[in-house]
Amino acid sequence: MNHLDFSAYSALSLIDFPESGFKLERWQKLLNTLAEIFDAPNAMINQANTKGIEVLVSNQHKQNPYVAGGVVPLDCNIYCHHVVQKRHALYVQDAREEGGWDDNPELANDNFCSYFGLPLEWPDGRIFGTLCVMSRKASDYSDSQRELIQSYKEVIDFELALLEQNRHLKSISVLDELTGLLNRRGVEEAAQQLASMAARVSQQLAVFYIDMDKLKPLNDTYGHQAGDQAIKLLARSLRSISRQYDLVGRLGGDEFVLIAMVKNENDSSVITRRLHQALTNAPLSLPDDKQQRLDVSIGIEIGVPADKDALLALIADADKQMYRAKQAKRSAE
Ligand SMILES: Nc1nc2c(ncn2[C@@H]2O[C@H](COP(=O)(O)OP(=O)(O)OP(=O)(O)O)[C@@H](O)[C@H]2O)c(=O)[nH]1
Repeated sequence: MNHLDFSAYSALSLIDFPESGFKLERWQKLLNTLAEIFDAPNAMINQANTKGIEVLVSNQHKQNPYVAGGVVPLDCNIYCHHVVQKRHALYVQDAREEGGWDDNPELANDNFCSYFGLPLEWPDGRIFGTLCVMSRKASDYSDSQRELIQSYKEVIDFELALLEQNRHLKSISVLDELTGLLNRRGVEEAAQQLASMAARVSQQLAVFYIDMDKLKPLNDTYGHQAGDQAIKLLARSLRSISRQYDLVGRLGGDEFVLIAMVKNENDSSVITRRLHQALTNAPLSLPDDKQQRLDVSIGIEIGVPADKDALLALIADADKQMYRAKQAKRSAE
C-alpha cells in the first residue's frame, strides 16, 4: 500500500483534548449496539491524527483486543488505513480469500478476516477517521446492515460538525462571561447551523424568549451581586432543561433565548412546564437567608426557518410575544 501522509490530517487526538467538552463515552453505547447487531467482536471509532490511526472508542466485548488509546503506526497495512486513504467505504468479506492482507496484524495476529468500515469526516470534508466493525468469521452483510452503519456514520459526522462549531464559537468570543452561555453574537453565529440542522431532520424549531421578572427591585433591595446570582440561576435552570442539540443563550441583561427542535406545540408546552418546575425546585438564596422563586415571562414562536435570517426573525417575533406576556402580567397585578 502507499503510505499515508498524515500531515493532511494533522488533527490533534480527541482523547488528548477532553477539555473540548466532547464526551467520547456517548459513542461507547453506539459501538456496543453496532457490534451486537453485526454479531462482531469489534466495533471502533478511530481517528487519523498526528500519532497514526488511534482507537478513540472501542466496543466492550471480551474478545475485542483493541482498546481506546491504541495507535497503529503509519506503515501498517490495517484495513482502516485504506478507508482513510481512499476516503470511501471498504468491505472485506474474507481477507483470507482476498489476498493482499497477509501483513495486516489484524488478520495475522488477531484473526480478523472480515472488515466493514466507513470514513468519518469533518464538516469541511477533511477526513477525521473511521467507523468500522471487524469479525473473525467471513461475513455477508445485508443491505440494511450496511445502511445502518451508514446512518451511524451520519450521526457521528453530525457530532463532529457540532464539535467544530463549538470550537469556532469559543474562538471568536461568543460566550457570555457571567453565565457561560452563548451571548447575542454567539446565538447569531449558531443560528445558521441550527436552522439547517432542523431542515435536515425535518423538525420545527421552537424559540423561547425568556425575560426575568423584577430583576430591578431585586438589584435595588439586595444589591447587584444578588441580581447576578439570579441571572446565573436562570442560566443554570435553562441549561438543566435543555437537550443536547438545543441552543441556550443570554441575549443581554435579563433576557435569554432557548431554541429547541420540537415535533409539535405540545413539546413546547412540556419545555415551558419544565422551566417553571426547575425554577420552583431551585429558588434563589438571598443575603438575608430568605429564598425567592424566580419568575419569568416567556414568548414562544414555532416555525421552520429556512436560514439564519428567518431564525433571527423568529427570535424577534418571540420577543414580541414575550413583551405581550409581560404586559398582560403587569396589568393583572
Ligand atoms: N445584577 C445585574 N443586573 C442586571 C444585569 N443586566 C441587566 N441588569 C438589570 O436588570 C434590569 C432589567 O430591566 P427590566 O427588565 O426593565 O427590569 P425588571 O425589574 O426585570 O422588569 P420586568 O421585566 O418588567 O419585571 C435593569 O435594572 C438592569 O440594570 C446584570 O448582569 N446583573
